[in-house]
Amino acid sequence: MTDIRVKICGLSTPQDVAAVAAAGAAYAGFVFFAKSPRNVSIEQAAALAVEAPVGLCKVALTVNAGDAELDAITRAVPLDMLQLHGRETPGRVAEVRSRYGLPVMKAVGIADAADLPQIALYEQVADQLLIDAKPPKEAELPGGNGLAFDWRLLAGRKYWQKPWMLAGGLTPENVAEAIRMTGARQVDVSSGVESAPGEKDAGLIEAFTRAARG
Ligand SMILES: O=C(O)c1ccccc1NCC(=O)[C@H](O)[C@H](O)COP(=O)(O)O
Repeated sequence: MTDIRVKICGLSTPQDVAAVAAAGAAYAGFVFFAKSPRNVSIEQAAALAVEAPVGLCKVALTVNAGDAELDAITRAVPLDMLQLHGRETPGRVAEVRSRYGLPVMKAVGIADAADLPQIALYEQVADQLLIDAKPPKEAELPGGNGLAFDWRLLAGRKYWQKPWMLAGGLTPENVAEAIRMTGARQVDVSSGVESAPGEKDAGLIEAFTRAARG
């Protein structure tokens, strides 16, 4: 067993939280984005978060959220981290970090080598980075699309100082290869552990976590 840390994103039922905890994942993500099949209300997320065992990092994922939305979420939901998954500027990331006193993970979308400098930029202000596939132009969702990017873009790169997580199109079948190619120590998945959009599958969560951790 390796020390790879796994994030399962888009939980919406108590069974999901139990499956994530039983599988030994490190992070549980709650999506606050109305168009997502994984969207949860603040009340739902609060109820799920209190079910989470101590040590499971509870992450709220928002997209271009303003202070009012973040105030409401952070007031009601016991959280350990905020994930910013929109077009938040480095300045906004810094503002959110200082306003809420929670670690912030900024998602950076990668399609080709021209996107890589964004990582170094956001690393200056975020606590962690989520290196995800850039969504296609016509996509409804900025993440959770089950699409991978070319992992060779990250191969052998050692110059990021902050912790980072690999995401995008990972599955129980490909996660070990993705880790091998990129050197990721943390991985994130959503669609790859679902039986239908928004429906997490406990067997796939277990299989993904086992495959990632070796
Ligand atoms: O998952 C969503 O529905 C979602 C909606 C809006 C913004 C981001 C979203 N997901 C972000 C994540 O952290 C996903 O886990 C990540 O993009 C990987 O998704 P997948 O390729 O489906 O494994």
